[in-house]
Amino acid sequence: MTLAESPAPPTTTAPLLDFRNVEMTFPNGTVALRGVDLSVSRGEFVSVVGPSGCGKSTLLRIASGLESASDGTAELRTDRIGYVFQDATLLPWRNVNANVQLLAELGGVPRAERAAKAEKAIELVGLKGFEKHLPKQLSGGMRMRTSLARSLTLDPELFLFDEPFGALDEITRERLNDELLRLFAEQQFAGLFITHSVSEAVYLSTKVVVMSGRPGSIVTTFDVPFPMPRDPDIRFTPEFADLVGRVSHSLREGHN
Ligand SMILES: Nc1ncnc2c1ncn2[C@@H]1O[C@H](COP(=O)(O)OP(=O)(O)OP(=O)(O)O)[C@@H](O)[C@H]1O
Repeated sequence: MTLAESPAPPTTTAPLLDFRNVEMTFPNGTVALRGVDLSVSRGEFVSVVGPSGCGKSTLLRIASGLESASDGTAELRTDRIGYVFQDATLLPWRNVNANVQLLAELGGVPRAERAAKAEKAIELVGLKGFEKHLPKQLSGGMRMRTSLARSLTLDPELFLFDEPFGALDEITRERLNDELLRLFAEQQFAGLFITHSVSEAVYLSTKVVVMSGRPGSIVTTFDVPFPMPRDPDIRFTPEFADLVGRVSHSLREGHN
């Protein structure tokens, strides 16, 4: 399916992720998050930018249910959660197909069903023809596609991304941004995306959240007005540059 044929994302419904006044203090006394209010609904793609160490990964771990907030409420209205890390975390001895099947296999999905899910996911991320390749035979971008496909087999309603494209070169990153936008339009999940790149955040998102330095709290939330499916050339318009500038400015202010 091409970008032009992709259906528009669905209208917003009840949040799948709802943070109210979330606080996180670790046992050693480190206060990572303070007073975080954040919600993500289906059809929303929310990016979080903030200085290093402000608690972005902590926020994502709480969102995934891996960690509990020490105060406030973090409500999750789905158990279909996809999680993609900066490292593709593939098993080196398994080929693409077997890596993509891994989560479904661990979840006890019957063999035929998980094979069908893997085939579809591999096609969705553009890796058809590479099913038999081992991770070491893949480029960094292809490894990340494999990781994305593995999460797609879970049919996630909530998709969490912890800086998945941070280690990739710019061209590969831009290509994967476009593929992620296409997946978002097709799969209609709720997305929460951590990145250090303000332009990536603006390009991918319906909303960009700026966090302050530690303890992380939300400084500003920007609605991104550009329609979906998103035209890659939007990145070269003055409106895009203006929004990137405003987000960057807010990021600097929150850092001071
Ligand atoms: N288990 C833990 N125990 C104590 N402190 C922790 C723990 N996990 C994280 N921290 C601290 O909490 C703060 C937030 O960490 P976190 O990894 O969430 O930040 P981040 O914004 O994702 O950083 P980066 O952008 O560098 O990846 C940091 O100061 C970190 O050292």
